[in-house]
Amino acid sequence: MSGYHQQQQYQHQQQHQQQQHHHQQQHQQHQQHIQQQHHHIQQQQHYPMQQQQQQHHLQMQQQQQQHQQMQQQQQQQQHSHHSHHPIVLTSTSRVDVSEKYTFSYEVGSGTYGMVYKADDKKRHNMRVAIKKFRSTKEGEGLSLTACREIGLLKELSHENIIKLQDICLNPKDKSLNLVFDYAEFDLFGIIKFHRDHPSTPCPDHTIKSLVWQILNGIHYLHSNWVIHRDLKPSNILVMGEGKEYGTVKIGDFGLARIFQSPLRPLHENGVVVTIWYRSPELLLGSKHYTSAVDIWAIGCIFAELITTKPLFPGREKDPKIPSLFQDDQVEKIMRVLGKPTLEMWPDAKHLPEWKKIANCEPYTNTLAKCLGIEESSLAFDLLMKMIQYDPSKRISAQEALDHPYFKEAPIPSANSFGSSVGKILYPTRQQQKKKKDSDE
Ligand SMILES: Nc1ncnc2c1ncn2[C@@H]1O[C@H](COP(=O)(O)OP(=O)(O)OP(=O)(O)O)[C@@H](O)[C@H]1O
Repeated sequence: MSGYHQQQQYQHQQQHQQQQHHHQQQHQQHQQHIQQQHHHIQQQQHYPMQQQQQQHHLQMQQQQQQHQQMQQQQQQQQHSHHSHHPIVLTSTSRVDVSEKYTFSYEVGSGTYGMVYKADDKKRHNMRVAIKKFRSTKEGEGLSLTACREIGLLKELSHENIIKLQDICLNPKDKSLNLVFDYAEFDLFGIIKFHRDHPSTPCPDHTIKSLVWQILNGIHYLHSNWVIHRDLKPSNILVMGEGKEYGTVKIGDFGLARIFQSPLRPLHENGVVVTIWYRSPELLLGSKHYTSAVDIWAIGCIFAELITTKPLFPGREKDPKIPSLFQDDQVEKIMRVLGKPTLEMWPDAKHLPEWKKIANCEPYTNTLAKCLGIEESSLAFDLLMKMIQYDPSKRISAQEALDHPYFKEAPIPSANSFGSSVGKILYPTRQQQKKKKDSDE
């Protein structure tokens, strides 16, 4: 790449960072507001807290106890009138979604429901993605906490987070509809494209820009007390033609916590939930989610971008017997990273399933061979820090953003796809759908 291009990219990056800094300042107050609200909800649910947050927690404890009492009183009041007074969300509209949006076609389906492409009738037919959650059985509505949290997700705003535009409770079919900005691509499709076209590897600049932006979005979520919990390639969206072309938007944040606990069966309604990005502490039975689980998943995605193949493609146990301990998944991890020891991960001895791996054969570390990159490279160094066994030693999103990998050329930029010269044309969702339909 020419020095001119590097300089241009660097300037772009600097501008991007300055804008971000400004953006961060602007949002400081807003973030504090969200943090406080999340703090209250997390308190109620015994949410795990990080060490540095504990001090702040103590200071706020008194204030929160009062607030909790108030909330409990409010909840008791609401519960006692539950059958007569439905919960009213201020940020929610109770209209038939098809009155506000013109549905186009089904983009895909996930654990919780279907995603449709649609046009917003009011906003000049702007393209949106509507996530429709299966209507719940009579009397099995969303909990008050879930409703509050969905409302809070609407307040989160960052350039690398998909914007939740609208929440519609459809009285007709009793469905919950979340309306998001529409993103033309996702990492599942991008990685698949490169796997299917081995002669066109994913450019280094694209990999670096994608990983940098994922970390940037996750850093924002983590600093707002949100842990994603379900990061995987199909949840990493990338914007198509327009102002934000090539920009990463993290999708599905916060929803895993609202709709699914890790202890619930992995399969429901025949939908497969992938375990490939699940961290070792969760696989070994940790009951608590920390921000480190997201970093593990980003490490797995980073490796998959480099090789186009999943790093730890474990086979799930019989889905009819739900289990946190997935032996094949754990074995896949150990075959690449070696067997964990208590020296490298002292707290592992407290994990419920630790004993199950005690008698396993002593696998050795084969990561460099799996990735096919130099062990001395900065990419290798960063990746290794993201997939540390011990979650307390795993790099944080903030630290990862400061890693020298992002400071050496090619410098990451907001448009992950780079300049139009030699631009790879990834298939759009419509093209992918047509191909899928014709293959079937
Ligand atoms: N805002 C969006 N714009 C365009 N496509 C989207 C958007 N959000 C999700 N999608 C796409 O819709 C499809 C289904 O997404 P969804 O999140 O429901 O399921 P998933 O990520 O495949 O699985 P899971 O529900 O288990 O996370 C995926 O291909 C995803 O990339």
